[in-house]
This record gives sequence, structure tokens and C-alpha cells, in this order.
Amino acid sequence: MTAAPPSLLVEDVAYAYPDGHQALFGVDLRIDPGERVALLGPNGAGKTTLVLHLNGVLRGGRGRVAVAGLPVEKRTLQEVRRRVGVVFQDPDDQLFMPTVGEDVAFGPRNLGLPEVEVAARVAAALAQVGMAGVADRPPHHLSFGQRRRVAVATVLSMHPEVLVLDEPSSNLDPAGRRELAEVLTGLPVTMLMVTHDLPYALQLCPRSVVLDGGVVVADGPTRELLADADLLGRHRLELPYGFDPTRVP
Ligand SMILES: Nc1ncnc2c1ncn2[C@@H]1O[C@H](COP(=O)(O)OP(=O)(O)OP(=O)(O)O)[C@@H](O)[C@H]1O
Repeated sequence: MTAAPPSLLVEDVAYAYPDGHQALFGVDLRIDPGERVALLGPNGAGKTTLVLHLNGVLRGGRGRVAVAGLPVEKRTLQEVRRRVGVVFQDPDDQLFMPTVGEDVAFGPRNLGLPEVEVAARVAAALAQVGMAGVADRPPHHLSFGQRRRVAVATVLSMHPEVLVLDEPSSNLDPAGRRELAEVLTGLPVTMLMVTHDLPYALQLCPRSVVLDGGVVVADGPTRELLADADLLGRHRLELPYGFDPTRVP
């Protein structure tokens, strides 16, 4: 039996935007099935540029990206985008149909799946995010925290290999933050979470990768990286006042 390929394999990816600005300088990253990894780094580090390579929105620089063994290329883009589900920072960028159910059905319907399968996926994805029973409601009637969870469901209904979350805790109140953490830690997918919220990274992701200046500058257990004051200081990462990562259970 051969081992499963990594969920994400990024090899020597370098990328310059069309205006000549070089944002990535040779990034290597391997994430295995079932891992939850935080992608940390200051503004302008290249986090978004890297994420846009994972689903093939950006290509054409140096290096290679593969998702569960499938190389990201023009001919594989449709399948790559099913395998890598990106949850945007603003849920309202992801929810545009009259009802929650139609939003969650949108992706599977585009795949051409039979309606009975679409309906089953909608029900399952909403249940996974603790939102069963809201399928008939308009998204704008939900709270911000509920809309963010529905945005996660719109991606889960595609049965992705990797769930990429951009700042999942932003603008959430403490209860919404806790509810989302409970949902995310229970999902059976590989997860890459881009965040400036270091306590949330510690709570959700056993491993973190720090990107700065377009290169990976650290990769290891989140608790160890966050306890390294020199590392944090060098890369403009700050823990909340009084927060001690070694004392969080
Ligand atoms: N469309 C673009 N054209 C030219 N340069 C860009 C473009 N988008 C981003 N950049 C530059 O590329 C670098 C990396 O940007 P990127 O958005 O990937 O950083 P980031 O780590 O996601 O930052 P943030 O935490 O602010 O979201 C920055 O210097 C940015 O100014």
C-alpha cells in the first residue's frame, strides 16, 4: 500500500506580480492529510500570494504546487478548485443567493451532480457547521458569525481536500469565535488558516508556518514558535498583552 500524497505540496514557488514586485522568493511547504496549519506573518509577507497559488488563481512563476498529488496547471484548474476550498475573510463575498441552501448548493450544482446528491450535500455541510435548519433563510438575516459558518459550508459541500481560511476569527464576538473554533476543530479536512490572531492559531493549529519577505522563516509546533520571543519580534508578530502560550492547556 502506498502512502497518501500530501494534501498540499509547494516546491520552490517564486512569483513576481506583473508590475515587477516580487512577492515570493522560493517557498517550500508540505502539509499532510488531516493537518491543521496556521500561516502567520506580517502584512505584505506574501500569505495571500501563496494562497492564490494553491487554487491556481496565480500561476506562471517558478516552482510547482500539487494538491493531493494533482499538479496545479491550466488543465487541472477545475478539479484543483474543488479540492482547495477558500473561505474568504468577508462571508458576504461568498454568499450571494436568495437563500442559504442555494448558496451551499451552488458549487455542487456547478459540478453537475444530481439534485438528490446536491440536497444531501447541503444538509450535511450545514450540519457540519452547526447550521442545520437555516437552509430556507436569506443569508442576510443571519448574524455575522452564522454567515461565516455558512460560508464554510459553501466550501464543505464541494468535499474539498483542503480548507483554506482567510482570517477566520476577524470581527467575531467571543461566542462566535468559540463556536467557529468548535466547528473547525471537528472537521475531517486538512486546514490552512491565514491569521494574525496568534491565540486562535494556537487553539486550532498544532503547527504553524511563518512567512516573511516572501520566504518561510519558521515552521514547527505552534506553541514552540509562539514561545520564541526573538522570532516573534523579528517578524512583527505580537501576542496579546499578558498571553503566555506555554500556559494554555
Ligand atoms: N496585485 C499586486 N500587484 C503588485 N504587488 C502586489 C499585488 N498584490 C500584492 N502585492 C505585493 O506583494 C507582497 C505580498 O502581498 P500579500 O498580499 O501576499 O501579503 P500578505 O502576507 O497576504 O499581507 P496581509 O497580511 O496584509 O494580507 C506585498 O508587498 C504586496 O504589496
